[in-house]
Amino acid sequence: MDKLLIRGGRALQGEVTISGAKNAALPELCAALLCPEPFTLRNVPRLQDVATTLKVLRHMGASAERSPERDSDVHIDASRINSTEAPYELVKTMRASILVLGPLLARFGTARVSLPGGCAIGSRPVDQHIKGMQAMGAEISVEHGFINALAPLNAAGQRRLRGARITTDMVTVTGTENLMMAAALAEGETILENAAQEPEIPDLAEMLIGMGAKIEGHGTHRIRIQGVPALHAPQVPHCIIPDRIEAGTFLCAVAATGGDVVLQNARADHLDAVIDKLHEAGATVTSGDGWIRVQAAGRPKAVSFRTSEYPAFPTDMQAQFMAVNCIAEGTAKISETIFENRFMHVSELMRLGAKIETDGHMAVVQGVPRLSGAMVMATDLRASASLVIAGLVAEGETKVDRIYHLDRGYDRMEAKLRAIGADIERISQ
Ligand SMILES: CC(=O)N[C@H]1[C@@H](OP(=O)(O)OP(=O)(O)OC[C@H]2O[C@@H](n3ccc(=O)[nH]c3=O)[C@H](O)[C@@H]2O)O[C@H](CO)[C@@H](O)[C@@H]1O
Ligand SMILES: C=C(OP(=O)(O)O)C(=O)O
Repeated sequence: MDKLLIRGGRALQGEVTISGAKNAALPELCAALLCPEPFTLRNVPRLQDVATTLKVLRHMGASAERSPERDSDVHIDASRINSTEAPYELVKTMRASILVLGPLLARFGTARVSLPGGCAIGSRPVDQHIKGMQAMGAEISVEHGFINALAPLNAAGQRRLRGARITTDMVTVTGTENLMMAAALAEGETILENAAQEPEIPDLAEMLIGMGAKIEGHGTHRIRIQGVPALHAPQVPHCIIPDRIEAGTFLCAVAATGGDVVLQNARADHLDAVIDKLHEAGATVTSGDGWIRVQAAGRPKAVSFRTSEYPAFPTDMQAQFMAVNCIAEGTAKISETIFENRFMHVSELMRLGAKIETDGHMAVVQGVPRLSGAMVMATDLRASASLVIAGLVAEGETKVDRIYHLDRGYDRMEAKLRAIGADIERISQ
């Protein structure tokens, strides 16, 4: 099993290109199921979750391949779908596979999708996805670990979802995406109240609009969708937005190690809450059209924060910012409000010498002047990133085990870090 070997203590210097956003790529690849014409998606990151999504699409009879000419383009043809089932073997490795439910049900009137199940960061139910599709007339049963869904028959005897007014119990990102995709091909109007506003949602909406969908209000808490009978390939290929969490991870790495790094293909306007906290920590962050520069020297200052829905501080940056706080001057309080079990990096950071106490959804981090390298184990995607950041600062060698979690969501992270001066390599022992 691969590990990362890091020799810490080097400042980072240079330029990194940020990849397309994982959390936009996954719904946008699933949206291909809505469309009977072949099309191309641009700026698709090279990471394991994308590979798994391409497998799910192929399992259903679609062709989904990277372009031989341009690696970040994916060509998808979902004109000949021969299965509307997402099997357990594929779904179990990636929760986002629930995103095929809305498109399958909307276009084919039927879907059978394995329940994604719980995962390391919390129980993560999908009841709001199901509730929303039921409101659109779907009959849904959950049996033997599968969601079986059937759209209602219309007057012409076709199985088509019906537009509905849906208010989710909480703000859910993939729930909003699934319902928006389902509503794009439903009969009549759907209004999604309490919709998520994360930048990946307007990006998906823009892609769907390019395919002929009628959507308004994306990026706000109320999204209005007028269903259309069919979607088509966009005239101009959709280009996925830059990954704000990958960008935020590199910003935190520099805030922790010190240095001067420019991120290319990055959007500061998607990272306001994180950049504010980096300023508080003492880093200098400047930005322009498509780039962000971070400069840092000496120990950061401890910064308290609370995770919440966009545009507040993202839960997906909590672990990485905690790593910065581990070596900061002062004490920081961190409150995690989105997932009930997202502090699993704490015990591993403590193996590197961090001083952290947790109580329910709160963590108190007392900064220490130095961390010391050790063997540590990744437990989930962003936990892995926090251990890499801590390893870059720690004295001596850190080995991060179980980096398959990291590979799920980062595009060649160690190569990008090496290019800006980190001493990091992938080893297989
Ligand atoms: C692929 C993707 O985009 N993943 C992101 C998405 O996950 P995901 O879409 O799974 O997260 P949600 O926004 O749905 O979850 C928010 C909260 O609502 C709860 N909930 C959600 C749906 C539901 O039907 N019932 C329910 O109880 C969840 O357990 C969680 O406590 O948003 C999260 C919150 O920003 C991010 O951490 C993930 O990186
Ligand atoms: C939790 C995350 O992803 P997922 O929803 O795919 O598990 C993440 O990207 O940090």
